[in-house]
Amino acid sequence: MRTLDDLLAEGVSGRRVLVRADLNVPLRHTEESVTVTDDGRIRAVLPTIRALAEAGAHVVVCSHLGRPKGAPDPKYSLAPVAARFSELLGAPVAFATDTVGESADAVTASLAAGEVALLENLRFNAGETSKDDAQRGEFAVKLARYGEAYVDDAFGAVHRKHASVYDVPKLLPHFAGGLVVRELDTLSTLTSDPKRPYVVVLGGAKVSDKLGVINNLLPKVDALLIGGGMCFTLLAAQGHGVGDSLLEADQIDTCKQLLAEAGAKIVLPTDVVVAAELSATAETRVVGVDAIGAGDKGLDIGPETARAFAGKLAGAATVFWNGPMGVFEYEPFAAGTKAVAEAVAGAGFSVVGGGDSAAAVRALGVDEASFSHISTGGGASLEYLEGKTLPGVAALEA
Ligand SMILES: Nc1ncnc2c1ncn2[C@@H]1O[C@H](COP(=O)(O)OP(=O)(O)O)[C@@H](O)[C@H]1O
Ligand SMILES: O=C(OP(=O)(O)O)[C@H](O)COP(=O)(O)O
Repeated sequence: MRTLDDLLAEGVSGRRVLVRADLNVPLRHTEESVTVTDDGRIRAVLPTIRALAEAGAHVVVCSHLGRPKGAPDPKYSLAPVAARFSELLGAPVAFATDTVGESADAVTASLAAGEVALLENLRFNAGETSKDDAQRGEFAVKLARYGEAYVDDAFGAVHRKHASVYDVPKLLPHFAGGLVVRELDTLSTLTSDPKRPYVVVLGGAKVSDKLGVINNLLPKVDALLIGGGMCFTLLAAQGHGVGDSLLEADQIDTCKQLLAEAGAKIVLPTDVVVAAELSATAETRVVGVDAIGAGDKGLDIGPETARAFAGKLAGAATVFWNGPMGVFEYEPFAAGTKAVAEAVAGAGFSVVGGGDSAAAVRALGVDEASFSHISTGGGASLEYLEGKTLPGVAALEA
C-alpha cells in the first residue's frame, strides 16, 4: 500500500489532491445555530491536510455526514463542519455547496497552491452509497475530476463499499493517509496474538450493522459484554419484554441461535435504566431486565450491570470497546458509559473505537491518555477485528 509519505516524496507542489476524510462528527442543532459537539475526527485528519497544504498541493477534501438518503438535506450539511475545520486548521476552508456540481467546480478551480476546500456531503448523491456498480462508478468519475492523486484518510469509512472509498482509488494514483496507516498498525496488534483474557464490549445504536459482528468475534474473544441499544434484541431473544426500547424484531431468531451457541461468553445486562421519553429531564427508573414495562425505553445499563461489566474488565489483559452503553448525550443516561469507559481505560491494552464512543470518552471527562488507542472508526475497527477484507483498504492495496 502506498502512503502519504510516498506521495509527498513524489512531490505535490501545484498538484490537485483529493482527500477522503471521515468528518462525520456529532452536531448540536438549535434554532439559532449548528455546532460541532466533538471535533476529534476533524483533529485526527489535520496532520494529513497540513502536510499536503504545506507541500503546496491544492487540497480538495470530501466526506460524508450522517445518513441522508442520497439527496441534499440541510440537516446533514457539512457547512458547520467546514467552519470548525477552518478554525482548527488556522486557515480558510473554501466550502462548496454541492459535491460534484457547479459550486464544487468553481471552488476547486479557484484554489491556489496550499489552499484547502471542502465539498458538500458525499451522501447527498445517490451514487455514493449505491449497490449498483455502474451508478457508483459514474459518481466516482465526477468526484475524481477534482484530484490528480487521491489520499484516503477516512478510517471510519474504510469498511464501506462506497464510491469515494472504493471506486475513486481505481481512477487515480492512490495513497493511504497517516491516520489510516496508524489505525491499521494498532489494530493489527489485536488480531495477531492478543494477550488474554481478551474482552470486547459492544453497545451503541447501529444494531443491525453490529449484530452480524457478534458471530464472527465470538471464537476470537474470551467474553463479549453487550449493552447500549444493541442489547435489547438479545434480551428479547431471551424472552424478556423490552417495551419501547431499540429492537430489530427480524433479528430475534438469529439472536436466539447466537445465544445458544455462545454459552456464557456473551454477557448481557441484568438491569437497565428506563424512562418513558428521551430527554435531559426525564424521570428514570432502574429495573431488572425481567421487569421492563410496555411503555419503557431502555436508555442505559443499570448500576448492577455496570459493576458486573467493570468486574469482567478488571481481569482483562486486552479490551476493545465500541458503542456507548446508553444515551450518554443526556446526563440521566450517561452513568453506564462512564463506568465502562473507566473500566476499559484500566485494562492492560485498551482500544476504544467509534465516533460516538470516542466522543463519549471526552464528554464524560475520562482521561484519553489512559487508553492505549482511541480509534476514529467503530464499525471499521470491528470489521477489521472480524478478519473481514475492508473494501477501502483493498482498494488502496490494489
Ligand atoms: N439504549 C439505547 N437506546 C438508543 N440509543 C442508544 C442506546 N445506547 C446508546 N445509544 C446511542 O448510540 C449512539 C452511538 O452508536 P454507534 O454509532 O453505534 O457508536 P459509535 O459511533 O461509537 O460506533 C449514541 O449516540 C447513543 O446515544
Ligand atoms: O460514524 C461512523 O462509523 P462508527 O459509528 O461505526 O464509528 C463512520 O463515519 C461511518 O458511518 P456509517 O456507519 O454511516 O457508514
